[in-house]
Amino acid sequence: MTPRVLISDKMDPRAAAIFRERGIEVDEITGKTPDELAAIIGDYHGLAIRSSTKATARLLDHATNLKVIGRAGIGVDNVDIPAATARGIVVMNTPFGNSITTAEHAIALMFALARQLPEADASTQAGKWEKNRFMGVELTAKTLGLIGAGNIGSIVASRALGLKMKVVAFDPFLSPERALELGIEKVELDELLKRADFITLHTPLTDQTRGILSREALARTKKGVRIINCARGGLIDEAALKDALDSGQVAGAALDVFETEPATASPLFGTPGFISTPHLGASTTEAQVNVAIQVAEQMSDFLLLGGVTNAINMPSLSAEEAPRLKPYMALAEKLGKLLGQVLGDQVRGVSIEVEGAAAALNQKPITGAVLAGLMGTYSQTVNMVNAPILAKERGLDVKEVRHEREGDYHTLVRVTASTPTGDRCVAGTLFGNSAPRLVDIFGVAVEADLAGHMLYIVNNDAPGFIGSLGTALGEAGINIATFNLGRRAAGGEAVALVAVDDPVTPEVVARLCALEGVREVVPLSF
Ligand SMILES: NC(=O)c1ccc[n+]([C@@H]2O[C@H](COP(=O)([O-])OP(=O)(O)OC[C@H]3O[C@@H](n4cnc5c(N)ncnc54)[C@H](O)[C@@H]3O)[C@@H](O)[C@H]2O)c1
Ligand SMILES: O=C(O)CC[C@@H](O)C(=O)O
Repeated sequence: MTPRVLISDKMDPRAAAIFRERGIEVDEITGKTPDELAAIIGDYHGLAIRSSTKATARLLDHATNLKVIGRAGIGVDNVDIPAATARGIVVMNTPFGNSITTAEHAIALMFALARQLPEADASTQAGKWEKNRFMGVELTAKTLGLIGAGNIGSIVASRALGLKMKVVAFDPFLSPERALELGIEKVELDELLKRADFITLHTPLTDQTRGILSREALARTKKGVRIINCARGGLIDEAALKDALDSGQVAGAALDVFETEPATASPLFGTPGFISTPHLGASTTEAQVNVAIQVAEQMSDFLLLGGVTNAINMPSLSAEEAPRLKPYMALAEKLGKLLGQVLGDQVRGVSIEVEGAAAALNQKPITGAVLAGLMGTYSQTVNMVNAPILAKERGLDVKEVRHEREGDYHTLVRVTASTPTGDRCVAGTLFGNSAPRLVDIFGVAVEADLAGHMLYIVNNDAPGFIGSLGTALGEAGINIATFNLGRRAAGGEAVALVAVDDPVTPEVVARLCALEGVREVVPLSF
């Protein structure tokens, strides 16, 4: 059967041309409401999008034939990845096609802020010739504070260094070696806020980065700072930014992205010193050609040949190895995700050991899956394919060890993370050669399925704890699906892995942390 692809956002015509050349039927239907899209999505095997289409769980419920979603761009926050994965839909992005363009937009906005270009243009074209009103600042010798020094952030850094700026960066996952290579200084957030004349944001929107420029953070900035956001809305508290512009704490701010998009109204509009663009970071001919060609080639390869490139939720694999390796990769990714969520930026290196039956397999995809799971907790551009390169770039020390002998389990994958406070190890096996199970978490034996929403809880082993935990979750309206317990020794440190039906909010986590004997609570999602 001929595959059919729907292009539902405005995309360079080369994408449609490639699909047609490769024998795929393609429709370009843009500007549809979610209901209109839901009514037609069932006819398609592929969906090619930019940022306007929201691939929600509701839309995907109607996508009965959909096999692949291709994002012509980087951020996949408009795609419900767990929902796509649950429905067996591969989600691909084009991680590098628009990075230079977006970095250039950030630099353009920095110049626009420094010289008040939009206001000066409007005033001049209104016939005012207000030469004395617009006094700018030079960029040379100023300090640029980068929040996020990944793909785009590092390009911004190189351009800023060319402008003779000093660049400091806050990025917990930036290695000292990479910082040295980029010619920038790695600092803590507070230090950056104190020193930067300009701040530019280049992180994904995650639980850790949401509101990273909060009211409190803005209050700690150098007076007269200028701020640029070409990453994601939600990184800055927009109401606090408005107040900081009004008070003069912030001299200028340029936003390409907003908490709610399209941003057709905002208290920031009209504020002196405020500049905005309508999510144009990736909008150049070059970038749009790059991402359109790349997404169409990747989707065609997948639909016609089964080739997988730049998938967010699936490893790259040859047809022969796939069936045997897939359950191991699912296990490995879960172990990596578990370590990433519990240890965050503490992980300096990982050792991946395969034992028993697992030792007979190609270890690379297993390693890729561990790294993708680990780094996927803080980067949207990481996938099975690029994870080993990114790990190297970030100075993450990766070791692979193979033990042919069998231990307690006929097959085992063990991942040990090295952190400044010591090694932390998790291990898992496959039940029935297909179902991943966690069997060891930080030295405590458990037997748990890592799936959906979970809580990792460390507490003092004492009577009554399970009851108070169950009551606290019940009061928060959270249903417990499964409960796994383990402990080092009676009366010592105990670990609970609790699967719950709904995500656990930070407020509920705070309530659990306050329970007697609780040492740590980390919400997990798989
Ligand atoms: N405006 C646009 O049109 C446009 C275009 C392209 C990309 N983007 C967005 O730009 C952002 C960056 O893209 P990228 O390709 O550079 O991604 P990337 O994954 O290469 O880099 C993100 C960086 O953020 C860092 N980071 C993660 N958590 C952090 C934290 N808590 N504090 C500080 N740093 C943290 C990561 O270590 C990484 O270095 C993404 O959100 C992407 O969606 C926007
Ligand atoms: O497609 C766009 O215009 C925006 C893309 C950008 O937000 C991205 O994350 O790649």
